[in-house]
Amino acid sequence: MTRTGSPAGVLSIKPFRRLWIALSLSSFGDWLSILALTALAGSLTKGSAENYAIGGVLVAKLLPALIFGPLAGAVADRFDRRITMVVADIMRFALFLSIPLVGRLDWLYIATFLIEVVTLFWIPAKEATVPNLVPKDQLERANQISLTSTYGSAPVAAATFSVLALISKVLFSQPQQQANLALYINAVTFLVSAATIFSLREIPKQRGKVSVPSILKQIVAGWKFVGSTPLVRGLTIGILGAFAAGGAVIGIAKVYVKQLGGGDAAYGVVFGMVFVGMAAGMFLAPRILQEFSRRRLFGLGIIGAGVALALIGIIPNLVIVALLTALCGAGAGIAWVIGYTLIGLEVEDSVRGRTWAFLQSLVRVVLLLVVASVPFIAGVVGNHRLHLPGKNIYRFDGPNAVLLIAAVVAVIVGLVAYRHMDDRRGIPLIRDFVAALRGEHYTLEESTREHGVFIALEGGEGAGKTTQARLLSIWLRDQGFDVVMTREPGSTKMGMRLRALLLDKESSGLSSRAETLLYAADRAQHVAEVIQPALRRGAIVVTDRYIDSSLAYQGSGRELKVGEIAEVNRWATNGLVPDLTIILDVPSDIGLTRFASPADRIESEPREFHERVRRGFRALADAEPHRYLVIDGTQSQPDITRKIHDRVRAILPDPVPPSAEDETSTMPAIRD
Ligand SMILES: Nc1ncnc2c1ncn2[C@@H]1O[C@H](COP(=O)(O)OP(=O)(O)O)[C@@H](O)[C@H]1O
Ligand SMILES: Cc1cn([C@H]2C[C@H](O)[C@@H](COP(=O)(O)OP(=O)(O)O)O2)c(=O)[nH]c1=O
Repeated sequence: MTRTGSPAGVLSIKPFRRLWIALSLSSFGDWLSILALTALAGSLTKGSAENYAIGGVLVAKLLPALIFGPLAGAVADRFDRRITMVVADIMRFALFLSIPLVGRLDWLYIATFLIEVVTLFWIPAKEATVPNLVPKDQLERANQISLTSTYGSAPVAAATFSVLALISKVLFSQPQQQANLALYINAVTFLVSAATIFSLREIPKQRGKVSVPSILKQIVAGWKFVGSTPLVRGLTIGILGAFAAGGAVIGIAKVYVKQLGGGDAAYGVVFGMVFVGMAAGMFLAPRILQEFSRRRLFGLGIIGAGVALALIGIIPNLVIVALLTALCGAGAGIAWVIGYTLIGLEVEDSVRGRTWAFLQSLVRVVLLLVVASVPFIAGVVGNHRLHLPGKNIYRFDGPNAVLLIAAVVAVIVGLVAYRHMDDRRGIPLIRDFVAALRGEHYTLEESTREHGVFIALEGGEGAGKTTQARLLSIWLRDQGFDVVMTREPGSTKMGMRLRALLLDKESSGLSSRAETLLYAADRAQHVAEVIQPALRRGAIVVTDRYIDSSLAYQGSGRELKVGEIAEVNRWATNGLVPDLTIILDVPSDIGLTRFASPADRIESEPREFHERVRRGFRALADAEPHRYLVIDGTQSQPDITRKIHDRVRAILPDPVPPSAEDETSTMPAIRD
């Protein structure tokens, strides 16, 4: 789906980087505060009241979402998001500071409650802002990074808390003061976050308050919206189900680990495996399954997590359980990152804040209900012993039942989400999946593609593409291959007319989008009439320019969104992607001076345009190195040719078909 940059590449977008710093600080503060507040609440009470005191903190944290969740989203959509975030951070700073200063349990609850209220306004404002700072095709990467810092900061906060506890143990004698130190530090993280966001002037101002309906109406519209769009409905069901299952696991994990004979350390490992799995799922799956439908993957991730959960509940072995936990986390991580991304991509800017707030409040309700009911369910089920043959005893207790119920919920919810969201109906899942694992985009057409090889030459003006395409074709023909050499635009009858339109300097008023579509139209005809038939009969197709030219020229050059152009072209070409793309990389001032003929419409664009195009090509190659060969085009022509031969040789099929071998029943003739 995306083709640009490594995850860290998104961080080169300065406004996003700043927002990410603010987000990481806030998440770190959030986790630290859970530990510090529960510890402080515990130390402010005595004996068995302690459990209730800790429970009280959790309730104070969850409750605001029930009351203010939707309201917060409407505010994020309506007011200046930057100001909302800055004000929220300053308030959180003041509130956190007040907790240790006041030092009373009742104020701790009130302040915690207020902090959560404020956080509710902060989160949707931030979620709705990210898609405004990051180009669409990099949104998935941006979300991977945001999620990693949201959850990755948990272990960091836990470690920090332990260190702080140690330090303050030396400095202070009272346990209260130990938690206080964490709270002071926590307060400061929010102040820094406020300053960072304040400097972020790139966050667009909201469109004023002129014709905006009342907040209540906006909320109602937001809820209606969620119910009426199959995509968001699928996402909502999926996310809620995943959280219900996750909540059940959180509620029961400690007891279950104990039942399996593990102590606190084992519990720590199992807990850690969830994060390891989540991180792996979030980063690896979108990379490995680059060509796979994100909407399908969302449901599959949840189903996968459910299956892992069922196995966890059945197999009474700590090591296996720990490994399965990572698997379960991976499924959840996949679903999470895709859910985030899809909402960012497909939900309109004007209602995104509300969609988030809606989800966020529902998630909390679900968590609250599940965490509360889990001990109850476990108690009702009780303990059972199954006598297996050979004196073996299988234990089936409350925790097993809870895990199995959670697994069933996850699988059902995953199936429902899959059915609601499937964007490739009619395409068999297994084949689609296997093709994606191989890095191919499966289409029904493509399954009839024979053993042909598809090679594209790309690069800026005068890079030497035509020269090298010709030499490559001659070399391949000499080895006995059926070679079709072609180029874009203008390799079909229809295409020649489009080419004339596109390159004629008279077409000066052509809009960038129209230009993109004309190139795509030429390409569609090219694939249908020339490339696809040649590949089907097993030929090697060498094309001088293909999709990447549109991504670089119309995307990077004309500054349209590369991801959108990729979508248009995927459709136009029925998903046909070259086996190898060779990019001849030449500085634009060298390439442009290699010409004898007068410049055409695109060649006469300014130098900066051609430099953007050059960078665009290189970014495409960086994103999928296995499909690209980038060559410095300023080298001598024979040097370039040699490098191309070396790489192409590796992907060539056997030039003599197996049937020929049968006929002669000898070794295949070696032709060179
Ligand atoms: N490696 C090279 N070094 C110098 N000149 C080259 C090289 N390759 C090609 N040329 C010359 O540059 C000009 C443009 O080459 P061409 O293959 O038509 O580029 P493109 O198709 O990329 O526009 C031609 O005159 C060609 O002879
Ligand atoms: C295929 C394609 C070409 N172009 C531009 C690049 C070139 O300037 C022009 C194609 O002209 P052409 O003469 O074929 O260029 P070259 O000799 O450099 O290969 O069209 C796009 O902008 N988008 C596209 O998708």
